[in-house]
Amino acid sequence: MLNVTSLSKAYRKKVVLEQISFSVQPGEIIGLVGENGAGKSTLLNILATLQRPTNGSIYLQEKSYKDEKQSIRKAIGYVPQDIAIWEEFTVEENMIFFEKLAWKKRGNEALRQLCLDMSLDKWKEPVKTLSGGMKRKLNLAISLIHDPTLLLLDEPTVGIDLKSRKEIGAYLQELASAHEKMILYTSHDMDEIIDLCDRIICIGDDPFYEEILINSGKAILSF
Ligand SMILES: Nc1ncnc2c1ncn2[C@@H]1O[C@H](COP(=O)(O)OP(=O)(O)OP(=O)(O)O)[C@@H](O)[C@H]1O
Repeated sequence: MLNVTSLSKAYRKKVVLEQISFSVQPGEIIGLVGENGAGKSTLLNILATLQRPTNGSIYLQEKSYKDEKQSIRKAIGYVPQDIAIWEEFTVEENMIFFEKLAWKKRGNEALRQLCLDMSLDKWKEPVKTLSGGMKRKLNLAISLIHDPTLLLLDEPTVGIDLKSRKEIGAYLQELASAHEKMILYTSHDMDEIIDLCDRIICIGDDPFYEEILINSGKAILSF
């Protein structure tokens, strides 16, 4: 379980997140929505241990972010908005490179299967020859190598075609429900969020989002 309590973040005097509290159960996919600059990436960066909150506490499976950062990092998979892969390497070489850095070891077949699960079949192709959407699929596959418990996905499907998006969504739902993963997911595509997520967190108290989501039948938390 992930527990976030009274989390706040300010950049100098600019308050971005204020008194955010929520929890995520194993098996849940949580959507994070809000206008540009609302603080979604900031929240994911904090949950990924890349930034510190100004106030508040976070626990992952009863481990405190403050005291057990190294061990918590092993349980986190993070896909940032910016693609972070080696352009000169092939897909295979990227997967092998990141597997060597990972906490958990996987054989070549398992690495290849992860790419296929993301609808990416360009195993021997150099990354620089792939489309933007294909690079995002590779980024997603890399984030799953170490079998993380908490998956933080910051607009992971931007530029990915609709068919692949549906396939990836189905894969993430299976990952959450069958393997008890916790997934936090940001997207500006409300249909995707409503389709994929069990609950939705709106950041930035803009009523626009609540109005769109009100008929979705999903539980909504607003901050
Ligand atoms: N390192 C930083 N230093 C100062 N201000 C920052 C920093 N990072 C983010 N901000 C500010 O914090 C606010 C929240 O940014 P953030 O990237 O978290 O928003 P977001 O909801 O992810 O936006 P988007 O939908 O555009 O991705 C913005 O006003 C941004 O300018």
